[in-house]
Amino acid sequence: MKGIALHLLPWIMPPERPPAVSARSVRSSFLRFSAVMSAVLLCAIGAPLVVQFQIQRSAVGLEEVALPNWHAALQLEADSRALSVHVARLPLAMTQAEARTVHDMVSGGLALIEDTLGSGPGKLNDALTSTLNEIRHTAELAFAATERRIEVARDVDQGLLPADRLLEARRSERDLARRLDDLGLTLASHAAIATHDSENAFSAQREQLAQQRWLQGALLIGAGLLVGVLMFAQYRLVDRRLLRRIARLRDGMMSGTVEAQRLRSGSPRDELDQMTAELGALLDRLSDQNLELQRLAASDPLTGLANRRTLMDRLRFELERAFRYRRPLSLLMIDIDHFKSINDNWGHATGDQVLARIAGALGSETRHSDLLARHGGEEFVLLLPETDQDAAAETAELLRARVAGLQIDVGGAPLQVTISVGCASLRPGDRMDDLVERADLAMYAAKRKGRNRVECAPSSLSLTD
Ligand SMILES: Nc1nc2c(ncn2[C@@H]2O[C@H](COP(=O)(O)OP(=O)(O)OP(=O)(O)O)[C@@H](O)[C@H]2O)c(=O)[nH]1
Repeated sequence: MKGIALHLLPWIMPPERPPAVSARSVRSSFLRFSAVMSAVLLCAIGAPLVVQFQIQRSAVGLEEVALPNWHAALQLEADSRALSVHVARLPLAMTQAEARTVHDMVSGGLALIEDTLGSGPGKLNDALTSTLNEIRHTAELAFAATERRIEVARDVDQGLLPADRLLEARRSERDLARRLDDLGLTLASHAAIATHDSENAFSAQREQLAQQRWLQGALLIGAGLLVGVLMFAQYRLVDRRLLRRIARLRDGMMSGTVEAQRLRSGSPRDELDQMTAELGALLDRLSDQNLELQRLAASDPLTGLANRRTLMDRLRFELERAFRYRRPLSLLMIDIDHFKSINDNWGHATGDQVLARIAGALGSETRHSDLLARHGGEEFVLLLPETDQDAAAETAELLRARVAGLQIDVGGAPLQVTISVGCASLRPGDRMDDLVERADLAMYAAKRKGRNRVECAPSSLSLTD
C-alpha cells in the first residue's frame, strides 16, 4: 500500500520544477487527477461495502444457522440425559402396567431426540441415528425381557415354576439393562460432542463477525485519510500550478516590477508567461508614456527648455537650500532685443525659429547644475545655484556675446540678434518674487541703456558674509 502510494504521489504531484500552465496541461492534470480520485473513491467506498455485505451474511448465518444449531445441540444433550433416566427405570418395573408406562416414556424420549436431530447438528447425525436405532431395538428387547421377568416372577410366586427360573429371567433382563445403559452413555457423549462442536462453530462465527466489523472501521478510516490526502494533493496541484504564479504576478503588478524582461528575452513557456510578458511590456509603455507626459508638463514645447512652472518649483527648492546652507544663488533675466520687429519683418514662424536657435545657444553655455527656462514670450531665465553676483555677471556676459555672435539664416539672409540680460543675486530675507523682480528691473535697465548688454541689480552683503 505504502509502495503504491509512493509510486502514485509523484505522478499526481510532479516534484520540483515549476510546471508550465497551458490550458491543455492544466486540463490534462485535472483529468488525470480526477481519474485517480474516482478510482480511489470507488475503492474507498467499494471496499467497506463489500465488507458490509460479508458482515450481513455472517450475521444472518449466525442467526439462522449457528444459533439454532447450538440450541438444538443443547436440547439434544438434555433429551439424551432424560432418555437415560427413563431407560434406567425399566428393570425396576414390578407390573406390566409399570413396564408399559416406562416403555412409553422411552419411546417418547426417542421420538423427541429424532425430532431434534431432524433440525439439529448435521455432522453427528449419522452416529446419533445409529445409536438411537440401537437403543430403540435394545429397549424393545429390554421391555420384552422385563415383561417376561414379571410373568416368571408371578408363576414362581404361584408355584408354577421353580425359583431358579426367576433368577435366569432377571439375569437376561440385567444384561439387556446394562447394554441399554452403555448405549445411553454413548448417546449422551455424542450429544455432548454435538453441543461442543456447535458451541465452537458459534463462537468462531461470532469472532469472524467482530473481525469483519473491525476491518470495516479500519477501511472507513483509511478511506477518509486517503480522500483527505487527495484533497490536499488537489490543493497542491492548483496552488503549485496556478495560484502561486498568479500571486507572484499580482505582487509584481502591485509593485510595478513584473519580471517581463526575462520572459521577453526567452520563449514564454505558457499562457501565464505570455500574459506576464505582455503585462510587463504594457507597464514599460505606460512608464515611458508617463515619463513623456512628465517631460511635456515640465517643458516648453517650442524650445524644449523648462517651462515657467518647473522654473518656479526649482527656484523654491534652490532658495530654501541657499538659505539653509548659506550658499549663493543668482538669477539672469534674458530678453531678446527688438523681437517684435523680427516677427513683423520675417513672420511669426521665423520668430519661432529664432527663439529656438537662441534657446539652443543659451543652453550650450549653461552648466548641468544650472536651470535654463523659458519665462514667457521672448524672455528666458537662467537660474544659477552656487553662483555669486560676480560669477553670474560673467556668465551673463558670456551668453550675451554668444548670442550676438550668432548668424541665423533667415530665408538665405543672415540675421543678427542681441539680448539684454539683467542679473540679480539672493539677499537675506528675499522671497522668490524679490529675486525675479530685481533681475527683471536690471534687465529693463539694460534695455534702457541701449540693449545688447548686461546690467546687475545692486547687491547687498552676500549670504556667506
Ligand atoms: N514668434 C513668436 N513671437 C512671440 C512669441 N511670444 C511672444 N512673441 C512676440 O514677441 C514680441 C515682444 O515684443 P515686445 O514686448 O514689444 O518687445 P521687443 O519687440 O522685443 O522690444 P524690446 O523688448 O523692447 O527690445 C511680441 O510681438 C510678441 O508677439 C512666440 O512664441 N513666438
